[in-house]
Amino acid sequence: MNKKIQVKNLNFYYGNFHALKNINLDIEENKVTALIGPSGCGKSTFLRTINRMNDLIEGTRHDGEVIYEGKDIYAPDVDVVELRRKIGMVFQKPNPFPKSIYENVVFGPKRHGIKNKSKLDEIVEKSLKAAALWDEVKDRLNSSAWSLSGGQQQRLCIARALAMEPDVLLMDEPTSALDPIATLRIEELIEDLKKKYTIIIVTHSMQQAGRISDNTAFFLMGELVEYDSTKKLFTNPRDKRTEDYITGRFG
Ligand SMILES: Nc1ncnc2c1ncn2[C@@H]1O[C@H](COP(=O)(O)OP(=O)(O)OP(=O)(O)O)[C@@H](O)[C@H]1O
Repeated sequence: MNKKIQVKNLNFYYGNFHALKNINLDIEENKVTALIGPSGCGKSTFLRTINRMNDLIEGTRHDGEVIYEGKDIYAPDVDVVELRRKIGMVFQKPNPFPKSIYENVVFGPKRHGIKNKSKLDEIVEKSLKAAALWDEVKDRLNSSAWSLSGGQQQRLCIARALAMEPDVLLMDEPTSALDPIATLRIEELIEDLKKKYTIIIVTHSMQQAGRISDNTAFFLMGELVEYDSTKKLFTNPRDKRTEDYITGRFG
């Protein structure tokens, strides 16, 4: 296994609430890792520890390590802005800025100091192509992002993340607000993106985890109950609680 990220003895607290309990897990490079489990089990919290998005929530703390590029991402000298550039994030609800399609994609690169128009044009084309949206929007790049459908907006948000040339993509239920056709397009896109990126996705849908992921982690009440190849976890789980969950006995 080519390890992209190693999580070691990770605990996470919201105030006194112990939300993640001694998590140990390695994320495989160029694979899709799905995080599943019933509501409130800590999937999103775990996802957010991987690019320190939880830092933005007051009263939280962690112990343990998240090793990325040979180093704990919580080490004091880590540049969090650069970390979040490399470990990008796509959220549950498509959240484009109230700007044009073009400006949405170049927002991050511009903030990182890229000003050259032809370079920005190139980033827009490349990112929209990679997000499988280019053909649909190439003639209206200056239209408002809000004029796009929900599924297109979500692909735009993926393009916006790709424009930063990330290494890892964190996706928090990226299709939960979309219809089945838009969902399918995003799933096909994820399949394609893993050639270049390492993807970690929170999903409520076990069918989706089964379709698109290589590895699956099952969380329950802040614990990582089982982590294995998706195939193994869904066909021959080791833990009774995993079996109960995937067979629909709870959650
Ligand atoms: N900002 C917060 N402050 C305090 N507690 C929080 C906060 N965010 C999450 N929690 C608590 O941490 C636990 C895990 O929440 P989290 O959102 O990570 O679960 P989840 O598995 O992603 O749930 P869902 O599937 O419903 O999105 C829950 O008990 C939740 O109430």
